[in-house]
Amino acid sequence: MQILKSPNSCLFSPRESLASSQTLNLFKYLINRFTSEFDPMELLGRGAFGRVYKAKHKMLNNVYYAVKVVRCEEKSLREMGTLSELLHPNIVRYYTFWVEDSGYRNPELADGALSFFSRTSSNSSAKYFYIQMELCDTKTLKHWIVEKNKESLQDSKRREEGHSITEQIVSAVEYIHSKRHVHRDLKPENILFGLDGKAKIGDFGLVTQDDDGDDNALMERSRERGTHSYMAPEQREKKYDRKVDIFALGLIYFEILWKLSTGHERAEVTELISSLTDLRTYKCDVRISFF
Ligand SMILES: Nc1ncnc2c1ncn2[C@@H]1O[C@H](COP(=O)(O)OP(=O)(O)OP(=O)(O)O)[C@@H](O)[C@H]1O
Repeated sequence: MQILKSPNSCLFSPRESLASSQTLNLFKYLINRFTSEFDPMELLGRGAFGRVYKAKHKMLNNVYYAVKVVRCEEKSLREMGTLSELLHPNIVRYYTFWVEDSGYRNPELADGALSFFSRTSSNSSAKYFYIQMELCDTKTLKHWIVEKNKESLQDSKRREEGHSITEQIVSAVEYIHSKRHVHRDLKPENILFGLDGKAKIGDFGLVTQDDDGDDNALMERSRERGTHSYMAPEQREKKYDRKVDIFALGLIYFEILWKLSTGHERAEVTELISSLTDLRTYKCDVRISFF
C-alpha cells in the first residue's frame, strides 16, 4: 500500500487522505459558505448595517439570489426571525441564513474598504449573518416615483400602475399585521420590485411585535428610530401600535399618485393623515376619502 506523507509529517493512506480532503472541504465550506456555494456577481447596494450582493448559485443554472451580509446584532436577528415567518408574494422572500466569521468583501465589485467591514475589522470576535433572499430589481418604489414625477400628472398610466402597486403594498402590510408584526419603517426606498414585476416590501430591520390580541392596546416600546418623514407622530413617543404603518402607507399612497413638490404640500398631507389617526385602517372607504 502506498503511504502518503502529509506536510505536517502525519502518515495517511489514500483512503485517509481522501477522507481528510473531504473534511477539509467541509471545513472550508462551513467557514466560507458564501463563496463555496455562490459566485458573488455584483454589489447591489449598501445600507447602514450591511451590504447586499447579487450572487449566482454555483450548482444551479441561472439561479440568482440577493445575499445580505450584516454584522450579527439583535437588529439583524429580529429581521431574519420575522422574514422567516413571512411568505407573501409582496414581501421579499427569505430563504435561509448562516453565520460566518468574516464579512465578505471584494474590491473588484466596487466594494471598497469602507463602511462597517473596516470599522469592525478590529473586533476579531465579530460574526456576520449571511441572509439569502429573493433577488429583486435595484430600482425601488422611490425610483418609480422620481420617474413618474418627471412625467405629466395627467398620465393615466401613473394612476393605473399606482393603484396596483398600492393594493399590493396594502395586502403585504395587512399580512404583516395579521402575523402580529409592525414594520415601522415603510417608505418608498424599502419597497422593491421583484423580477416578477410585483411590489415587495423589504428591510425588516426595525420590525417589532404588535400587542397580543387586544387591538386597542398600545404597546410600551423603546423609542426607536425609523424614517422621520414617514413617521407617525405617536412613533416619536413610547406608545404606539400597528397604525404607525398605516400612517406611512397613507403618505406613500399620496406620493405614488401625486407630485408633492414642496415641504408645505408634504406638511399638509402629513397633517391630514395625522388627523385620521383613529380611522387609520386598510379599508377602501378611508383610502378613497383621501382624494
Ligand atoms: N432582495 C434584494 N434584491 C435586490 N436588491 C436589494 C435587495 N435587498 C436590498 N437590496 C438593495 O441593497 C440596498 C441595501 O439594502 P439594505 O436592506 O442593507 O439597506 P437599507 O435598505 O438601506 O437598510 P438599512 O436601514 O439597514 O440601512 C437597498 O437599498 C437595495 O437597493
